[in-house]
Amino acid sequence: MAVLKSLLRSRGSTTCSSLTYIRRTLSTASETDLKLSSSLNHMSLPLRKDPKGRIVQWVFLGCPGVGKGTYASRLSSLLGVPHIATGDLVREELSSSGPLAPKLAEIVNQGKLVSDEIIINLLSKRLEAGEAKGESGFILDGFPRTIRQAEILEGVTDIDLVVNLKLREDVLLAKCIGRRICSDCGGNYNVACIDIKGENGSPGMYMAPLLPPPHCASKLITRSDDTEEVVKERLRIYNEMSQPVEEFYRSRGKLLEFNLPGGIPESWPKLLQALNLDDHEVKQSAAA
Ligand SMILES: Nc1ncnc2c1ncn2[C@@H]1O[C@H](COP(=O)(O)OP(=O)(O)O)[C@@H](O)[C@H]1O
Repeated sequence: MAVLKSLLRSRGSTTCSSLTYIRRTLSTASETDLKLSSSLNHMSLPLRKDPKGRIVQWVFLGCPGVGKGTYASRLSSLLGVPHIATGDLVREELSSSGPLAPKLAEIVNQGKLVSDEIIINLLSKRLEAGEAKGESGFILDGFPRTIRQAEILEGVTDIDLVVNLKLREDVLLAKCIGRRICSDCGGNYNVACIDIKGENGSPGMYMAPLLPPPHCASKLITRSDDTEEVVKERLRIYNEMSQPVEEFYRSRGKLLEFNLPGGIPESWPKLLQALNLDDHEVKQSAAA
């Protein structure tokens, strides 16, 4: 009953009735899932709407290296909502040298997924900290990655929109291997230059490298899971565990598919167009 009460509290300001919610939650959740759902009860953060009146509780899906972090973070600045990347939460926990760190390092460096329990715990703590700071809305990146995570999330809040970013697999691999981080400022860069010629009617693709400014150039590091072998394993696991999540949201009419046409200069305006957002209009609404 305590779990149910906390689930009911966790609904907060979302839209469907409590009865529908209880029925839906009970029909999809096991006892463990109920416990996990109740640990996510901070999903009832205050609502944040975009200029089209849509609630910004969005999810970014896509393979490793597709650019979820880049585009989710740009949108989060534009819309004034937090960008919450579970991969970042895992890396923070790893570098904290807390009790979970050795276990997490082993899992991440093999390209495997961390358990749903650990991920939901980390996400729950992040949402709680956000709530304390008065955050509203969110763009989730890297969560949910399994059907179970998607069902638990669906049980605690209404996700308004799921953006599924897509790129061909050879480009994903090159982009992961070319990824660099500045060990000083944390800036993200990419040394890969993607230049694919169009052939047999299929369009070519150009993505310029994203090079660091001179003061970061000597401080670049590579993520330990961005080696060719581990990236291939992450792609395999994505296809097995996370691709079904695309179908989960497709069948609920929430999925927006977006094939990246190239690098940021080409893709960003087209993504805004696909989201029916206009840079200027968003800035005006944020200033109002
Ligand atoms: N939702 C999740 N469920 C399970 N493991 C996760 C999740 N999010 C992140 N991780 C772990 O953190 C690692 C890094 O995640 P992320 O930065 O999102 O990588 P990627 O570039 O593969 O999308 C993953 O390989 C996985 O081990």
